[in-house]
Amino acid sequence: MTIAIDIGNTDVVVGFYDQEWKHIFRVPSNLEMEAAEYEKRLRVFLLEADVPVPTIRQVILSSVVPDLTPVILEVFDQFYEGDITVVDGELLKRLELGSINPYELGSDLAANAVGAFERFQQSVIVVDFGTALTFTSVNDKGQILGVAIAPGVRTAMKSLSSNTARLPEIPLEIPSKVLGNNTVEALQSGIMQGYVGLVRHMVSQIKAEMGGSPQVIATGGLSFIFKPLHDLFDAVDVNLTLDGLRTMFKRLR
Ligand SMILES: Nc1ncnc2c1ncn2[C@@H]1O[C@H](COP(=O)(O)OP(=O)(O)O)[C@@H](O)[C@H]1O
Ligand SMILES: CC(C)(COP(=O)(O)O)[C@@H](O)C(=O)NCCC(=O)O
Ligand SMILES: [K+]
Repeated sequence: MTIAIDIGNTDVVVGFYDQEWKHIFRVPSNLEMEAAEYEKRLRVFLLEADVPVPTIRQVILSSVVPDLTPVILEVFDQFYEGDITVVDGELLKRLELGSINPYELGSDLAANAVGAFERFQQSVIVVDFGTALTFTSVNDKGQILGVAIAPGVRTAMKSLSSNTARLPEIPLEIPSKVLGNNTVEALQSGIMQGYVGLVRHMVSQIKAEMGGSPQVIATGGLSFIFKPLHDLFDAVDVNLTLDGLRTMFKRLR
């Protein structure tokens, strides 16, 4: 069994792979939480999912939260005696992903690029709806052409609420009309319909800059909220980052 770990700014996602993703464990990225607490939650998850502590052959980890990396590494040291492959700048350099700076690029974005290229074998744009909303563009050789980073929709909503006296946090639902008749509707209009426009505009501009006919794939925990955008995507796959990590591991061997 292969384990792929994606430490994001909102959630730590752990995938257990054996021919397919058998189990996905999702837990909040919380810097206050200690390794013992993460381990406890993981053990409860394995117990509830009725998984015996798996026979692990390899573990690959991506983190965009440096302070959480040692905590999660400590957890998996309990389950696994071998070396854990951490996707760092050196490793990204070896993958030769184009003219991006491997020491600066988020390893989750690199995994998205690798996963998407492996899947389509042609140029592709990955739209990742996480804490950040990211667009990663890959050419027909699998090299990253460029990245765009915007606030994720939940991040934008929370930030607006915490920077104002009278704007609450709202459910992330897309209203059918843009003319809101109360504060919640007004916010849902501006934020949710606004993001639909943001994504359409970015994908169209990126396509124009790239040329050719790239595939477009969406991922990230919040991708399923944006149903009205799904005509824009050739695929929606929340496991894309985990897939990319697995592919990276195979390529590095
Ligand atoms: N089962 C689920 N699958 C996918 N996303 C989920 C699921 N449950 C919750 N989410 C949402 O996904 C968001 C986190 O998205 P994610 O892409 O993991 O962000 P990040 O990579 O920045 O940590 C959270 O706001 C959470 O509400
Ligand atoms: C852009 C990100 C914040 C996305 O993180 P996420 O939304 O998955 O938590 C992360 O990939 C990151 O910190 N990147 C470093 C900057 C860069 O990629 O150029
Ligand atoms: K992510």
